[in-house]
Amino acid sequence: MRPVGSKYLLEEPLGRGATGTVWRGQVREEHEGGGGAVAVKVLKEELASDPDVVMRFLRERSVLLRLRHPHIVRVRDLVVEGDLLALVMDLIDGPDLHRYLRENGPFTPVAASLLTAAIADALAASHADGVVHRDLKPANVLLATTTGEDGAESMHPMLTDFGIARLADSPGVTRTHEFVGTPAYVAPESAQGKPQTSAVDIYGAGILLFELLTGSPPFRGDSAIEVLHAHLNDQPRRPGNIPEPLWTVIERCLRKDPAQRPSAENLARALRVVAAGVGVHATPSQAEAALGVAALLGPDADPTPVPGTPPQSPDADPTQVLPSGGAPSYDPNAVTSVMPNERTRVMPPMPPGSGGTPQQTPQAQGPHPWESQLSAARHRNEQTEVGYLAPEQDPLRRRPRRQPAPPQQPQHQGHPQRQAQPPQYRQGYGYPQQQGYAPQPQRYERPAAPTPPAPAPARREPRRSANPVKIPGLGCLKGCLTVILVLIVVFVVVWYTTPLPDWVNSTRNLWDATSGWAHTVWDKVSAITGDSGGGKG
Ligand SMILES: Nc1ncnc2c1ncn2[C@@H]1O[C@H](COP(=O)(O)OP(=O)(O)OP(=O)(O)O)[C@@H](O)[C@H]1O
Repeated sequence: MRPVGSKYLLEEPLGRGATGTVWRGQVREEHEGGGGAVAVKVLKEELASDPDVVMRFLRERSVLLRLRHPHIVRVRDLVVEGDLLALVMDLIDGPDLHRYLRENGPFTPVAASLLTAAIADALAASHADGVVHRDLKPANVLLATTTGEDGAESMHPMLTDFGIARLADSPGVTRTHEFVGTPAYVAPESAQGKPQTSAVDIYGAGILLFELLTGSPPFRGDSAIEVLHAHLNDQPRRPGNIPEPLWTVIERCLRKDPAQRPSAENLARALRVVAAGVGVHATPSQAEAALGVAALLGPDADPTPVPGTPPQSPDADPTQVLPSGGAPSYDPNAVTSVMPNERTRVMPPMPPGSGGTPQQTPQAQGPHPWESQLSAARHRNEQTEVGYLAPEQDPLRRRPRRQPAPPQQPQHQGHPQRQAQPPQYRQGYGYPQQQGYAPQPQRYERPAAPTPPAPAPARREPRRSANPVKIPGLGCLKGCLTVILVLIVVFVVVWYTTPLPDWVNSTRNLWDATSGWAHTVWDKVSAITGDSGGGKG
């Protein structure tokens, strides 16, 4: 067994995530609670060796330790020892929701509503304490299995990994190593690198609820970029098995504009009203209350800001945020014209009516990791010059560094109607369930520095053609004339600088003599042939 700090011993690894490995451990005998079981999350070396993360770790120690709620996994201790950072938590005996969903299939609407309501309770408590989770997803919900006095088993959802996203979101880590986040659950404002509030957790709860009901999250794609584009631009489609009141809740949580999402407290309340109204035992008044659930889901008037990101001014009209420096030709209807500055303009515009108007000035600490990825993807689409984006600059060509995904379980395909129901949520519900599959979350390694792609090399001026009208054979004629001119010059030079004229004169004499001789011969031949010809005739 490996010691961690002076107080704990690590027994065996329980699982590995993007930020570290979780071990089953125990408290050393000589300490209070000795022999007791704990879970120890040992953060990755990259995180532990980042001074910024260590600072946050220490600074947030008190926040994480004081976070107590029946649906939050309690952090007992934080260990900082040399290069090792570890969180000591209560050990939860049970699977995480991601695994449970994969193995058992989707939940009934009532069970999904009650489970999400418990998570919303945990979020409401943490938001009230100023802590935003920022990485809400089924893998971060553990299902504690307890056996009651009557011997009946019940499951209790416990939210874990509070503050981890915040620890890992250190500028040093996110700019030089890898971005911590899960594309399928990321809120549009996080994808765009905009300031975040507790509304990101509400968005995550909406995605989680959708996944509990259908088996897979609403926005999917072949790559992280595609998923992010879907978060930004697509509206979720209502599957047939989701009752109307529950869809109203999901739709409110998944609003693109964070200012339109409800608070965690109201979400929990609304989900309980829905659970009571859509079950088979619902009274008419409960069913009616469920149908009017929208009234409970007004926008959160006081969202909790995420430290390090400027909060959105409640008075600010989101559509009135102008580019830094002002834009005289501002058009309130043109979504792209209200992008706060050059940096956010690389993001794809949201469709009109999506409510996804950009609102705040972006973080002053440089491009957000997702933004770099999206911008790189856009550049890749636009490029016409080969070699515009070096492979080492292309985040999508890096291999994910996450541990290999566990083998996919084929049982969903074999049991499309199977539904998962934690024991205490067993309530009948008549809606057919669609088969589903929870995709593995992805994490992508980022390039060493989020430098924008190198600018395209300047285009070369095309050479001017000597034959712009393209007359056929003109090039050949030019060549011939040049050769003739050269020959004339050579001839003139040779004529005047060599004894060639004398030789020609002598040659002419020779020619005269030769031609005179030839004439004589010809005359004689003519005379002979003429005579004989006359004789025959
Ligand atoms: N307190 C705990 N008690 C028991 N098991 C735990 C506890 N915390 C985490 N685990 C288990 O350890 C495994 C790894 O957890 P971890 O939180 O690192 O994974 P992850 O959520 O996929 O990754 P990350 O949160 O870093 O994105 C999971 O399978 C989870 O079920």
